[in-house]
Amino acid sequence: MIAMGPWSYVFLISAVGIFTGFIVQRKLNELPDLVTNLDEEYDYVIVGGGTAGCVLANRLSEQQDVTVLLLEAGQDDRDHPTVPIPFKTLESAHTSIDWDYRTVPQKQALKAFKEQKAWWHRGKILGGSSNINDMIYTRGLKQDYDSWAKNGAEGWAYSDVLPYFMKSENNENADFVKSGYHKMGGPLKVGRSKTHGLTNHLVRAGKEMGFKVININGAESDGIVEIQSTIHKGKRQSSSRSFLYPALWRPNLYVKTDSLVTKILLKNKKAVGVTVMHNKTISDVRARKEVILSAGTVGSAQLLLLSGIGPEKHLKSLKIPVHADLPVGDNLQDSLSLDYPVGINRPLSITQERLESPWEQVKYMVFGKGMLASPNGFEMVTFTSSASNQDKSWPDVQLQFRGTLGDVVYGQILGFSNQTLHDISQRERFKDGMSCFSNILRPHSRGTLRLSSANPLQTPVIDPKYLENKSDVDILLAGIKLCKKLLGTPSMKKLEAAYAELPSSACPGLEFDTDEYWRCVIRARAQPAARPVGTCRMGSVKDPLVVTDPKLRIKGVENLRVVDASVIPSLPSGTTHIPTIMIAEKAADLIKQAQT
Ligand SMILES: Cc1cc2nc3c(=O)[nH]c(=O)nc-3n(C[C@H](O)[C@H](O)[C@H](O)COP(=O)(O)OP(=O)(O)OC[C@H]3O[C@@H](n4cnc5c(N)ncnc54)[C@H](O)[C@@H]3O)c2cc1C
Repeated sequence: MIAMGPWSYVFLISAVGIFTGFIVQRKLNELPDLVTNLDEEYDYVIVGGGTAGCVLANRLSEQQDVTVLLLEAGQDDRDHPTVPIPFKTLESAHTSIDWDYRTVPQKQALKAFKEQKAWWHRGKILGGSSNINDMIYTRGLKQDYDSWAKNGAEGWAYSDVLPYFMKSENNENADFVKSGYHKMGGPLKVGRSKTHGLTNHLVRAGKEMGFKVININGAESDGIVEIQSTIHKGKRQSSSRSFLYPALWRPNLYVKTDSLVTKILLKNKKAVGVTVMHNKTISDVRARKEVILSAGTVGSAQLLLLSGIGPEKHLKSLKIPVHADLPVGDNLQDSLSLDYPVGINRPLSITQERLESPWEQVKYMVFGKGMLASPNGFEMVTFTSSASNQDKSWPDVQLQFRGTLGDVVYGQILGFSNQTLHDISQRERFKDGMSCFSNILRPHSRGTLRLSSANPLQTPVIDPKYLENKSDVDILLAGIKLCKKLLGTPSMKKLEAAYAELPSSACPGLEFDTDEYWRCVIRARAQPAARPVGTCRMGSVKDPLVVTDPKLRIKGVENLRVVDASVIPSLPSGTTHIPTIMIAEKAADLIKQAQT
């Protein structure tokens, strides 16, 4: 018999892993083809095959007696090489699967960015932004939803929405399930991610600062959180993978990609279909029951405006006939985040060299584990309150720890100016490190989205008005102070943790590390946290600031709903993927009820 050395085992295991991956990929490829031609009419036409669109496509096509068409502007995601690999999130940046938006120059923020513009990364692919996001599973807090209901979104209080969070979830952690806040058996697999050595040290450091370890998706709201993520066996659980693929066999569900919807067809204040552009060919498709917009915070608002639903004055200025005068595009809100880079002197973080090592590659390919399975490096977050926060059970500050030091390439992707890229290059002194991101949980600043022209191929004018409300600066500053405090804990001192840059060139003449200095850095370097919501705000029909009623129907227009992150009236405390899935789950029931 031939004796096998350790490398032979590694080789054998890798071969089995690669073979299994190949079989799984083949199985995915065996899913039915998507449609190439459109019929004239369907019962429901869903615009946008992203996070919400895939949930809706699944839930509505559960009814065998209706036909459902899902139209997506981007490509099919099933053979994309990097999208399923969690740590490769940023490889989608500025590619064909990224809408690659830019904001207009910001007056009070982004001073260290080229032209003071922010890059908005949004998914243009089946699965939408769920295929390019960081996969952190947070739902938002009880107070968020109770405040939605109090402000006119009747039926959206926490007790109303909790069953929908649980409906979609398949949580692999039995302890969470026992808590009564989580469930097994839903389409969306939710796991725990601990892939790099820093997480344990960070949890210890948090405890030394007096924080408790909590489940932010349960009863508690102030503490440190070892994150849950939408990753299973090392694969991103996008909305397409979780909700759409299992439904693709249904004969009443039709999915068409590379299809940009350019207009909603309206007749006597009633939506009757949409105009679609595919390979430069334009056609109309009719909806017998409803048109549902799930094109996201940018896409849904843009499409309503193009179709004559929006602020009358703006539409008239572009010579677009007005069908409904509504505040579409107002109430835009997004969170900002400031990166506080920390160098350490222990080999614990995610580095390019380690990612490329044969050990990490084999670990990922065979077991679906290791650094490549990390939710873009984010494995621990903290929720807490700034000094001025009145309700300490409703935190306003979030720290997000990323187990890698963002480098110059990362800075280039974000769009920093050359001078700031030079500042970032100082981090190269440290081989290991991390970022402590200070985030605003509920921003006070409000912006707008408007059309730049009546041409659907032109990108809209996005103006988030970042930091125009000074309270947002105070919240970010409170977070930075907590990051600094963390460096002083015994656990971090053991790692020789230190701030990884020199004073910022964007704030010359200010004494380093004073509040004044950090306020300047915040206005220069804080970056979008990728949580834009609110352009088609939901609420009471009597409220002039509202676009959709609590059943997500456009005010004053029949057979037209919006179901995606754009209807969110105020940003929930945390990331927005899971709230968007919840919205789509609840919307599917509302739509089904309307037919009975
Ligand atoms: C980089 C990044 C990181 C993030 N990280 C997290 C995270 O870790 N956790 C979390 O909870 N949330 C995160 N988010 C936020 C979360 O992913 C989004 O809030 C959520 O996916 C939004 O869902 P949606 O359905 O509103 O829009 P999307 O998922 O963006 O879907 C909109 C879809 O509509 C399509 N579309 C647009 N216009 C048209 C048109 N005219 N015709 C046809 N199709 C159209 C788009 O191509 C897209 O597929 C992140 C987002 C980004 C961008």
